[in-house]
Amino acid sequence: MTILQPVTRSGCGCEGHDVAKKLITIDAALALIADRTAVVDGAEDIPLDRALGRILAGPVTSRFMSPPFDNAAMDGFALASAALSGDGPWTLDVVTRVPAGQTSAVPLFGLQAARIFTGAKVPEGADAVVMQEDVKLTGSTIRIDQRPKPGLNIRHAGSEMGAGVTVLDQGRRLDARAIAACAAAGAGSIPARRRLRVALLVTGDEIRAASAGRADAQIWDINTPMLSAALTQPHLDLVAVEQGLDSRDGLFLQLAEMTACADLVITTGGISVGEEDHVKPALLALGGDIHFSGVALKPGKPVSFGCVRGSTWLGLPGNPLSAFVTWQLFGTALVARLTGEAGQAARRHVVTGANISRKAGRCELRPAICTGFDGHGREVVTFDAETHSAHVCALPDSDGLIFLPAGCDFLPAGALVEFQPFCRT
Ligand SMILES: Nc1nc2c(c(=O)[nH]1)N[C@H]1C(S)=C(S)[C@@H](COP(=O)(O)OP(=O)(O)OC[C@H]3O[C@@H](n4cnc5c(N)ncnc54)[C@H](O)[C@@H]3O)O[C@H]1N2
Ligand code: MOO
Repeated sequence: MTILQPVTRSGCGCEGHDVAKKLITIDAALALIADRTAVVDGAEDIPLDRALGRILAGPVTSRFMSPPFDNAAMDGFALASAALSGDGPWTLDVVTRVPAGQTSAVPLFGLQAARIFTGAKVPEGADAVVMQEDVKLTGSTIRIDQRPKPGLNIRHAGSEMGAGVTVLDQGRRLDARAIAACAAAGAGSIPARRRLRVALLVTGDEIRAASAGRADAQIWDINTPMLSAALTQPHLDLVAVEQGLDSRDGLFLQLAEMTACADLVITTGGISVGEEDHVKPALLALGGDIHFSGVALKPGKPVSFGCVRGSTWLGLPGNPLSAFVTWQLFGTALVARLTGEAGQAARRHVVTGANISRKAGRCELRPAICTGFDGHGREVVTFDAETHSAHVCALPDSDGLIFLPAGCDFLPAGALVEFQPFCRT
């Protein structure tokens, strides 16, 4: 077996590179997000049939044993194995019939058997179920040739879980698998964190919805549909989606309204260094604090994070791929932090399927497709020859982002790089 090359350290490599003064590293930005935020208060009990996608505010424990009683794993005949003396074959009287959901009216004694069906409660006195294919039925008697072992084809009470056992820990996002475990534990409802209220403000005088007309020098708005889709999740309450005007006073009013109704305000655009970039001045005028502005990555360098009037603020760049990449990297981590979701997507290592030549400088996050495995069992990815911060058409086929280290201008095919899979939404 070939062992993967050892990875001595994680991260984008910016730490060792001469990054521009104001820019911080990806991992430093993630650490600031973790440090400056806390889980929002509030929990509610949700019926299990409405719990999909919600985050557990407390553990789910089993109310009873599962299964709650000994039951048949096969259609066949229940009997007491100890009653079969000597060598077979043995003939037994079938004295009762037990379908699933019913309790046998009579216990079994001696050479008595019960017709039983999968899932039915094993009658008192029986300790084995012989499947019907191994039985010769004649009238109301059966003949069996092989001695069944005690416990044969019986699913014992509590064999999956005892009563009071923790089946899911707090912080778990409920998917179909987790909901299956809740149902097995007898949980009719679960404690869920309250939905995080999110407001989205997409800036840019030049953007127009694809449903509307577009004048010369205007472009289709990609960020609103893209991020609205990303934010349409059961544990989030998208309270406002607005287009912002490129004016400080207009943004001031919009941001003021949004901070009044949202735990998290996400903006796109208007955070770079130009005269038309009014988001940060508006935020500061509202008394906000900016914890970081500018991360040494490409695309997405101007991404910013702070707080304003009790709300958390995430400023994504206007370029759509930059907005998507920074949403994946920082937005999902921030939302997980605020909603108390545990177990975020971990980065793993993959190998590059082609040479990469690029300009060294910032750590680059490039959309990549997992294509399979090489001869050593390592996952291989392919990608476009370059990343363009305005181009999103490679996203639908991509599985995640590869991290190309900051100082590196050439990577040969087969190089080991970090990879972060995209979140489901
Ligand atoms: N002098 C400098 N200029 C720029 C720098 C810099 O460091 N110095 N950084 C560049 C980088 S990198 C980025 S990224 C952008 C980010 O700027 P903003 O976040 O302020 O975004 P905008 O200027 O508002 O827009 C950038 C770009 O994206 C288009 N856009 C905006 N919103 C949307 C949308 N909803 N749908 C589709 N496209 C959108 C917009 O038209 C611009 O082309 O700044 C660089 N400049
Ligand atoms: O950092 Mo920008 O997102 O490269 O275009």
